[in-house]
Amino acid sequence: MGGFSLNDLEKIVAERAMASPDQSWTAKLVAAGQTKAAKKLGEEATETVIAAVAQDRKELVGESADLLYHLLVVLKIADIPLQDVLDELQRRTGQSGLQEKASRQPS
Ligand SMILES: N=c1c2ncn([C@@H]3O[C@H](COP(=O)(O)OP(=O)(O)OP(=O)(O)O)[C@@H](O)[C@H]3O)c2ncn1[C@@H]1O[C@H](COP(=O)(O)O)[C@@H](O)[C@H]1O
Repeated sequence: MGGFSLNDLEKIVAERAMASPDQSWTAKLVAAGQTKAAKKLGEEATETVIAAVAQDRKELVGESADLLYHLLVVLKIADIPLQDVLDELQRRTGQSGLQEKASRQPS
């Protein structure tokens, strides 16, 4: 089961976005628009949190997959390539999260 990446899933999402909403959940979400897609993303995030707190490994894997898929749909609707997110993560690799937090203005 190796070799499958988020880049591969991003391509599938882009292809399925053009399918008929009757035949594709991706196309259905894209047709419904960002408010609906983002709401779905929020639901999946909540379900992922619940699985993590419950220490349910199987649920956490499943909900994490739902979460990442729905994030890719939201990025697609926003016309943001996954690469932009990966570039931002790469940019952050030089600095620890704690350093970054300390460098921010106190709120
Ligand atoms: N990875 C996913 C994926 N993960 C979750 N889902 C769908 O997301 C939907 C919402 O998930 P929920 O767990 O909330 O299900 P639900 O409770 O029935 O949702 P509601 O109807 O109540 O809103 C379900 O229909 C899931 O099938 C996904 N749908 C598609 N993909 C990928 O996208 C590809 C194309 O799918 P289609 O666009 O449907 O052709 C698939 O082959 C997969 O690779």
